[in-house]
Amino acid sequence: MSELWAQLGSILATIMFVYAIIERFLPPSFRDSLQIHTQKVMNLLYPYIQITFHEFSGERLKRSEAYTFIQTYLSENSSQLAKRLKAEVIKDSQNPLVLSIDDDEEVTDEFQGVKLWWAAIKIETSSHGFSSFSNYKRYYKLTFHKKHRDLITISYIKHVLKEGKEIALKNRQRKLYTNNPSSGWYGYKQSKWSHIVFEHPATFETLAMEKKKKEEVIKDLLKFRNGKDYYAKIGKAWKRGYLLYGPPGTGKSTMIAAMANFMNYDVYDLELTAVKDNTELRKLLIETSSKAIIVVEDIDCSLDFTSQRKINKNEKNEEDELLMEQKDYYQRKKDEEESNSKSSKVTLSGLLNFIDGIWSACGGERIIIFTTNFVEKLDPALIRTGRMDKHVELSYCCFEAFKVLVKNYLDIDSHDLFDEIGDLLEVVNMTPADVAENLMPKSVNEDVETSLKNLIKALEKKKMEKQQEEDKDCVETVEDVKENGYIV
Ligand SMILES: Nc1ncnc2c1ncn2[C@@H]1O[C@H](COP(=O)(O)OP(=O)(O)OP(=O)(O)O)[C@@H](O)[C@H]1O
Ligand SMILES: [Mg+2]
Repeated sequence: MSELWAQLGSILATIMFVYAIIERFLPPSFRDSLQIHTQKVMNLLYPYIQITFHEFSGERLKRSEAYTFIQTYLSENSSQLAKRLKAEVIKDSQNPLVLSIDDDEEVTDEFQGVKLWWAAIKIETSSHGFSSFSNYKRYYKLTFHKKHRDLITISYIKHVLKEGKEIALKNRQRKLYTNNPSSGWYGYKQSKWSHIVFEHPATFETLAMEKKKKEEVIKDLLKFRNGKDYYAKIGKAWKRGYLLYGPPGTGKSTMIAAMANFMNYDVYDLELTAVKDNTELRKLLIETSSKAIIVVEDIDCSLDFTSQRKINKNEKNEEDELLMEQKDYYQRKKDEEESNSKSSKVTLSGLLNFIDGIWSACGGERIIIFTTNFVEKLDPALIRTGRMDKHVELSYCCFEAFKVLVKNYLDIDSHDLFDEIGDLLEVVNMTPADVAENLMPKSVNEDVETSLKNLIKALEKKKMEKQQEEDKDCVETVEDVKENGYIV
């Protein structure tokens, strides 16, 4: 053994000696060609290629997306094989504790039968003289045999980035955004949207509506989600508009939550009354991410906002006239300016541009939903196909919807009282919200039958009220005929 070490020592000494001679006495041109040849020999002896992916890249030292996606991919696929793992608590993630391979650890991966090696590398770079902290650079190093060069560079890396992105999207915590008034858009902590974690539990299973209608919406959403190439082929921006309409309490907002959960999208709840003008509206749109649902609730109220404001102003005018006269000119001017700055000047055309103008194509994979209680009040331009592609009516509770609610609230599929309830629902208009409220047990001791009887009682009461209303109308008609000889 000692002989072997002695031999190794003398070989190393010889190499260093020859290297020193070359450095000192050989001309630079000869040295360069020697280096090239040495590299060639090295390449023959070491048939592997290495690719590095640095954590920070770009001009503004932005964390590289590729690095993040590789980290996610390796955490999911190869972290079981690693002996040393790094634990990180990540904000805005469904699984906040994320395990990834530790620095200077190596794991293997396989792709189409080809073996590759990933190493997480951390190197110390220069430290600041005035600080005791060191700077570190991190990167992932991918090593593979050179005969698989095309497979790895063309297919494997694409596969890793795509899968990493998908896993990151799946694990992320979805958010519910709302727009800030423009006074908060600038300066420190500037942001156009505020957000909280989106945690609405509604799903299509718990949504009470006719089965056929529900399936239609689900199919439509699925087609949209998988339609990236199709939209590109037909030259249309990858977005879809939904109009949900129906009386209050029929599940419009619930359906939006179910859609967001189904699609795994963020929700941007756009409060139009807080948007000053069309330019602001466009700025807000640009700041939304893809994979998002943009919602404008009660669109009829939002669009009428400006005229509504004017009506209120006119009503108030007479009362305030006396007071106003007492105010001096400058004070009045100031008040006027203030009220103007508060009012929204978003116009119908601005909103239409928001939905399908050229700016609306930025980002992609977005759903825009309008809700209203009065579909007939909306401007036809707003809801024409292409803008609002799919109109969904959410209506009063039918028997099918009742069966979903009763399963949600009482966990039963059938009961002797179902027939009676079905008959009543055919003649009485009750919203799913009211049906749900009646089904909800009012105390811990209340059993299924009591809850169902409560609902029957409420339905019968409504039926009676409806009957009385009809009778009253009938009496009025008879009186009109008696009085005028015709129906008014
Ligand atoms: N179709 C439904 N399926 C399941 N639950 C429903 C449904 N409709 C209403 N609900 C229940 O009633 C409540 C109110 O419903 P929701 O807020 O979705 O009504 P809406 O149609 O948006 O009403 P509005 O027009 O007043 O905004 C919900 O929290 C939900 O519990
Ligand atoms: Mg609602």
